[in-house]
Amino acid sequence: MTGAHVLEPHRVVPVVVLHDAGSAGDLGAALASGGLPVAEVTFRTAAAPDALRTLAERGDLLVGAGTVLTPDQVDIAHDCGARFVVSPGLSADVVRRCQEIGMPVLPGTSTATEIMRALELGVGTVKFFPAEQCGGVGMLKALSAAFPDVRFVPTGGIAADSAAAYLDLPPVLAVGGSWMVPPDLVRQGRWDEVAALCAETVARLPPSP
Ligand SMILES: O=C(O)C(=O)C[C@H](O)[C@H](O)COP(=O)(O)O
Repeated sequence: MTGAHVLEPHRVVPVVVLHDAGSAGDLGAALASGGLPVAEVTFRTAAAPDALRTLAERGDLLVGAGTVLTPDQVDIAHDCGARFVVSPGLSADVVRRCQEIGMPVLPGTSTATEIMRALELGVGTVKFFPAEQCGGVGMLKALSAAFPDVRFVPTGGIAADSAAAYLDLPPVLAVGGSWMVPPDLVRQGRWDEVAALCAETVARLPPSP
């Protein structure tokens, strides 16, 4: 289960909460100019589908849907141009719908049991969520020792100065987080500062394995 994954070239996934789809274009430009041309648009706001569509239509970003809780949301995300789906937990219905339509899916897991369930469903790359609150790097090392073929995308509570410790672990495909797209900056349209946080994140990445 270690084939190429759509997130392969992207070691950091900005997790975005947008309340105004009209600002999606500016946000996309900030991410791209800051060197992180990828976004997980969380389905926590009514603006998410339109924001996702706007970002996907730019063509220079890899855009996915986050906080996907139902198969219907998988279909909406697909229609809006999402290239991957992320869930906070493991829903067999969400996973199966993604598999039916060929959508890469990252179900959230934080226990060995959930990882085993993901494997039973044929998923070999999972989100580790909420990473910091669930024991961070130490917990992930312990879990991944039992699942040498599983790859992880730790997300939740990670910051610019803690991302590298995860990325240094071979089973970590990428890390996700909102630290470079803080809600206040996004709401206030402070795109230069978002771009600067992205660039700072890129500058602090450890060398690629
Ligand atoms: O619900 C989902 O599917 C999510 O993607 C949740 C996000 O991963 C976290 O909310 C991001 O965590 P922070 O970096 O701590 O803000």
